[in-house]
This record gives sequence, structure tokens and C-alpha cells, in this order.
Amino acid sequence: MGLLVEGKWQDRWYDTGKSGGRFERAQSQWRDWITVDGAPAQGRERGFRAEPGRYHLYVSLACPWAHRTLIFRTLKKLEDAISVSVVHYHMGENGWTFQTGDGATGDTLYGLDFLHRIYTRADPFYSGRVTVPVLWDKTRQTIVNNESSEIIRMLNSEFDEWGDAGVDFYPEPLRTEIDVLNDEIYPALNNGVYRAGFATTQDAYEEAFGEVFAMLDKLEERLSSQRYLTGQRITEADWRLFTTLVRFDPVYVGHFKCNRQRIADYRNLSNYVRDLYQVPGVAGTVDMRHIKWHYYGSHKTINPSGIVPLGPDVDHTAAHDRDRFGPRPTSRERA
Ligand SMILES: N[C@@H](CCC(=O)N[C@@H](CS)C(=O)NCC(=O)O)C(=O)O
Repeated sequence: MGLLVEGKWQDRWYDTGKSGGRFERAQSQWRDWITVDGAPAQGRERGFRAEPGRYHLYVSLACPWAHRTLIFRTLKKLEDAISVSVVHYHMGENGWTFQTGDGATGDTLYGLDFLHRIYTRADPFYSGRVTVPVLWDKTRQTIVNNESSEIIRMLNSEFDEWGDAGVDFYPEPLRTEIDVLNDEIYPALNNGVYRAGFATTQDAYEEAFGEVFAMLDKLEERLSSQRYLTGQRITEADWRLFTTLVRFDPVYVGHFKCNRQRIADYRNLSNYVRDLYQVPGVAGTVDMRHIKWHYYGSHKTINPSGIVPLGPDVDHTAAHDRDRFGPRPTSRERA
């Protein structure tokens, strides 16, 4: 675990010293957009035109933010248009690596050893964290964007010429509602579990823990009267929630000490996760080995032995009860 300082790698854990023991996630620094016409997004200088075969995703199968991008790539049928490299699940003193095996592909573009070399290839003097996902432009050999919430928006709408234009997870009439949901769920839950797990004071941990479960209670209630977060169709807000929920019982309950209760103890949330998991294509994006071995094996400050617990055995393929709100509409019916 570390970061780049003016292009030089330094092995350093998160610094919670100046924030009262609170974990504060750094802002992603690469924020350009791929667009259909190649025009720069508002306020940006560099423009990137959507083209098949030009862009590449660097992901970890363990990471909930990278997982979002894989789900969008799969459900938008962009596998042929956008290529992928999967880093090794272990993140040690060199950060994410391109060690191969066990589902890790290595760097399929340049054969590099560490992900930080991708960042310095884009900017030899980059300072900041080296995170996944990374959306890479093979033509200009640079990073377009390393913020998952933006990458999924591009995949949703800018590659429709080569993907499934009938699938839209950010439909115009629901945008405000989706944005409001994201703004609430991200700090309290998606990032809340990390704030609980990486806290270095009791107060910081308890604050995050309270927010995590207050949000889960709220979502449980919301999902007691409708199939998905905005009602009858699956949106971006659901996929963003899914990647956190699917990691909750196997990792966040134990490793991040979010143990008031499990997702399995919430009737609606547990059925909802199974419902989303069973959407064709999604199961193939969930890799429990990478998920468990990454967190338990990489975070030595919170699990020094690196031992990975064997349980729990969560069966996401089991039947769910969400059809009680009516059938899940297919993308064709919605379009
Ligand atoms: N806001 C970013 C966060 C990405 C992120 O923090 N990824 C984690 C893995 S789950 C990472 O690569 N961490 C490495 C580090 O912080 O050094 C996004 O959503 O894309």
C-alpha cells in the first residue's frame, strides 16, 4: 500500500493522524470524458472520442468501485469494444501488481509489473494514490479517468454504437432521484464501511458504524415496498449499492467490524442482492476469492496475520422473493 510522490513510489499506509482517526478518501485526479463526438466535457481541455478497441480498463475484482465498471461493461455488452486487465488481488508494498495467475491477467497491454507504472506512463511526475479502476486510452497512451462513478456514466451512454443501446441505467426521468440516492448512500454506506474499517480511533469507528447501519435500515425499509431503489427498474443506484452489499457479509462484517447485523439478517436487502446477482452476466463479475483474499490479506494494519476466514458461505443463487413486486422488466421492454 502506498502512493506516488512526483512520480516516485512510496510505501505508506493511509494517514489518519490529522483527521482524528478518520479515514478520508482522496479525490480521484483524472477526470476527462469520452464522448460520442470527441468534444471535451465542460470545463475540460482534452477530448476523447468513443471508438471500439481504443480504451482499456484496469480493474481489481476485489474492489467495489472497479466492480461497478465491470458490471456496466458486461451489461452494456461492451466486452468486445473495451478490453480489460485484472490486477492481482494482493495489494502489498508495491500497491496493485500485475502478478499473474488465479484470475489475475497481468498487464495485457504493456507487460508492466506494477499498476503505478501505468500512472507514471501517463504522467511521469504524478503525485497521488494509485487506484483502480483506471480507464486508459491506448491511442494517446494516457489515463482518461480513474473515478468509477464517472466511468460508469460513460459506459452507460457513450458507446451505444457498439454496445446495447437498449440498456440505460441512468434514464433521464430518474436522474435527480438517482443522484440524490447516490449522494446519501456513498458517504454513509459505500465509503462508510471503509470509514469504519480504517478508523484509528474508537470515536471515528463508532461514528461510521452508526451511519452504516442507519443507512442499511433505511434501505431495508425502502425495499419493503418496491423492487429496486427507484421502483420497478434497475438503475445505476442499484449497481452502486450491489457491489457494497455483496461484500458485506464475507468481508465488512468481520474485517471492517460492521457487525451489528449481517445482510442475511435483513429480509429485503438479502433478497434484493440475490435478485441483482441473478441478472444474467452479473454472477461472472463477482469473484469471492479475490474479494476475500484482497481485504484480509492486504490490510496488515487491521489483520496482521493475513489469515482469511473460511466463512460465511453465502449462496447468491438461492431463490429470492422479489417477484412479489412484479417481474423484472427486460431491457427491451423498458427501452
Ligand atoms: N473514488 C474512486 C476510488 C477508487 C479506490 O479507492 N480504489 C481502491 C481499491 S477498492 C484502491 O485502488 N486503493 C488503493 C489505494 O488507496 O492506495 C473510484 O470510485 O473510482
